[in-house]
Amino acid sequence: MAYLNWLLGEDTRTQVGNVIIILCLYPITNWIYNLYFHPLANFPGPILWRASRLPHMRAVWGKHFPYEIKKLHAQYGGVVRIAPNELSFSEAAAWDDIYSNTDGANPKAFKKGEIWHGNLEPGPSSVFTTIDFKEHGRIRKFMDPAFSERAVLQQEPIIRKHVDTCINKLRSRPSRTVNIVDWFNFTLFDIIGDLCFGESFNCLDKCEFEPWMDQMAASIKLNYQSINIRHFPIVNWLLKPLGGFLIPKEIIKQHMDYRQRSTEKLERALRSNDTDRQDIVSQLLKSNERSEGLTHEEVLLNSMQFINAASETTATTLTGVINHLLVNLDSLSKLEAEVRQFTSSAEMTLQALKPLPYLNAVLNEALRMCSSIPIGYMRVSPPEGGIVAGNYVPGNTIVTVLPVAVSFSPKYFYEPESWHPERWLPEAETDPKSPFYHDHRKAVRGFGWGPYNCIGEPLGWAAMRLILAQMLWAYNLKKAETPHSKIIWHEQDCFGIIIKHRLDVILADRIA
Ligand code: HEM
Repeated sequence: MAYLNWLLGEDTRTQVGNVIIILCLYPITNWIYNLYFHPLANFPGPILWRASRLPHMRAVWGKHFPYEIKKLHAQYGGVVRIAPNELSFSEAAAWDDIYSNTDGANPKAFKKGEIWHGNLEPGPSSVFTTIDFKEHGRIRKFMDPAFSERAVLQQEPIIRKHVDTCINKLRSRPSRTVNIVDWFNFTLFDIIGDLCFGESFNCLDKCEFEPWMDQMAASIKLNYQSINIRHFPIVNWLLKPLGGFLIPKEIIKQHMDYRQRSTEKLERALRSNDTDRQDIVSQLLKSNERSEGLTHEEVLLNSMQFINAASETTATTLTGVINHLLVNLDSLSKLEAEVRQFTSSAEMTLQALKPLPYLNAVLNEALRMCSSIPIGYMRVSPPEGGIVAGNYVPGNTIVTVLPVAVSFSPKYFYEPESWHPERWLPEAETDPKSPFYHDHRKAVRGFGWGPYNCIGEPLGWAAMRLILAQMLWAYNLKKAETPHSKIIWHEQDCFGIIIKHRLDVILADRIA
């Protein structure tokens, strides 16, 4: 008490005044520390961003975070301090340095961190939110076989059934102009639902989303913005009990509904005992029979999260392809010519489509230009720090490679702002006369890199090739004459993922 009196003064007025002075001094000393004495003090970046997390928070709460950071890279170079304890890289070498360490026991590994990936509530483990490397490895060990190239080939009849339904349903629509984004989402929800829960959501049959799907973007946005709060443990702790009041009721209701329906689907999958069904859920449930295998609660939680992870990302890439093809008619013709060499749509199997160079090239170019997770994939540096793109990064720093900065860098790509699928053709790599010969193709890591990379990459490729090829086989695509005939990509809101605008397309039946 005597110490407090000495510090704050004797009478109440002086004490209040001194408390106010201390409260003002705290952030000021903190800013001075961050600017001049913090281990990251020597990294470049705007002064306000280096001093305090508030500008970063403002950018996250705004709608165009990755583009703001991209501008900072243009101004400050390949590494920018975008918050007191956070660095963004636009150097391709950083992919390997940050993400490729496959041995989590290695003290030098950069890992997922509590703030971006930690489990909010105690409970079953999810492949996304498990920051413990060993636990992540256990889950991946049981999941990997269900997502392998081989498994995807066995899943082909299920994938194919929904793609066929999409093509036929589109044909029966009264109007030739459709919002292609909805149709990609219908198809992907049905495919992933069927693979992960043993039954489809029937979006294609009903031509509509389930109510919880309508809330999905809102709930992803909320989660993304609330990550801001986790940087301030006291505020986070104070706000936690209010979570139930702060989260919109509709989102909670739809999430509970989704969970309930998912549990019922999973119980039906368990009861059906159809262990021969070649889908993801059967494989995951079977792992329960093995020591340390996935519990039913873990299968449920992960399957629910797969739906988000798989549908949004894949639909974004496909939307990006169509958006560019409609204004690059030469590119569209080349793709049509490649796909239409087949004599029937039945011939277009996953195996037959896999080697098509131009089909792969347009998808790779969309992964470059239309990143589905443009904010990057956050990691935390090991306690004793590590080297990233030639820079020593002190311990416990949040780091990422910013996909939109690397993918659009003239340092790595010829005419980076332009649509050139040709840069991905095999001859571009071997012909020194090609303008794309010097392109640094490994600068794009659309499916992530290293031990936390995308488990669904083979499925993503399979679904994208099949949907795109079958669509171009069945229809001639034309730009619509509506206000939504083109998406200006960077004008779309970004809350971790891209909140896609609608894209109207005319699908004219093709006379084969
Ligand atoms: C074009 C389609 C897709 C793209 C661009 C994509 C992109 C990515 C990226 C960049 C990551 C890594 C994030 C990080 O490092 O923090 C990731 C992780 C993941 N993706 Fe995908 N994804 C796609 C499709 C799919 C599909 C079809 C599935 C199937 C369920 C899926 C499931 C997952 C899962 C489970 C993870 C977390 C893996 C882990 O942490 O071990 N994704 N995805």
